[in-house]
Amino acid sequence: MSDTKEEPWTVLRLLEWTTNFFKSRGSESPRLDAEVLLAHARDCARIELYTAFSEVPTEEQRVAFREMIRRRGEGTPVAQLVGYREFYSLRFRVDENVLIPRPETEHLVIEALDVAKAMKISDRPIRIADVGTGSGAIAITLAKNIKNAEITAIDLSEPALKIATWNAEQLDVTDTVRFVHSDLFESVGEPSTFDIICSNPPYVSESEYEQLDPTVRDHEPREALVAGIDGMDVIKRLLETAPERLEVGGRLIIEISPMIAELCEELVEVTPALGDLRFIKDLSGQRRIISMARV
Ligand SMILES: C[S@@+](CC[C@H](N)C(=O)[O-])C[C@H]1O[C@@H](n2cnc3c(N)ncnc32)[C@H](O)[C@@H]1O
Repeated sequence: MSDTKEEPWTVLRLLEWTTNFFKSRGSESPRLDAEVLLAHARDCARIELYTAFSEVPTEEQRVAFREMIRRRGEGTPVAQLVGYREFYSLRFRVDENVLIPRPETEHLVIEALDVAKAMKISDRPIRIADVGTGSGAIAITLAKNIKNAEITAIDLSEPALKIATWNAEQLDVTDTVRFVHSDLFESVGEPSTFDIICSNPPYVSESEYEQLDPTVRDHEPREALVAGIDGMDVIKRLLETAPERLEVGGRLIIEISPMIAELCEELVEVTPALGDLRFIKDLSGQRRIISMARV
């Protein structure tokens, strides 16, 4: 990206050059990556780039942009470079201590919102647990969208809980969400039972982990992704422990990998306290969420 007298480095030219560079580095979304990073360097909304194609960013903006291009080229995720990711139209701070919230997880949020709406609890708050809260994406989004919720957000990782707490403060839900450092429900005293338990647990197998894109494997926390030889370690424990923490008629909603959908179905079938299993598919038609009732 060197200067020539004839052709200035306009917004459009920077975007085109960077898109080609990211394409050559194997990015799945080279143009989007380039736009998000350039908007961040110019401190503007991405949409504003479209009316600024002929503008020439300042030297300071170009230096910042160049540094981000270098790091993205080495595999750092865009969300970590800009420090946030949008999830359900809310902005969540992220760093290397938390999983970057994924669009698939919005299906879990939609199911939890539907379930909460159908519960019609009016004499007390709806009690919800988010097990493995990471950045707080699920817990905070539910807090923003349910009027009378009381949410317990749990994680084993203290650095993740720090980020989640920061996000809850920024998004103004500290009255609704409390954070607990715990291995699943082990250190969660009160409330003893919940109406809804949600979780996007680690569900990648050891062998799948080795095959993951380095952008994920080398930059997001291993403990947020991997769950033993078959990816089932945390889900198995969750299916064992969650029923006793659920109100009868309450629901357990878990994000899964399509690869383990059958294993999950078999486990739920042999768990007498759980029934009415529903699968929710993602946009590519894959079984992505399991939702079941405490019977
Ligand atoms: C896949 S990430 C999900 C993060 C966030 N809920 C989201 O959807 O973006 C899984 C999270 O579970 C946490 N975790 C893993 N094992 C756990 C356990 N036994 N108890 C509590 N949290 C756990 C990890 O630290 C990580 O933050």
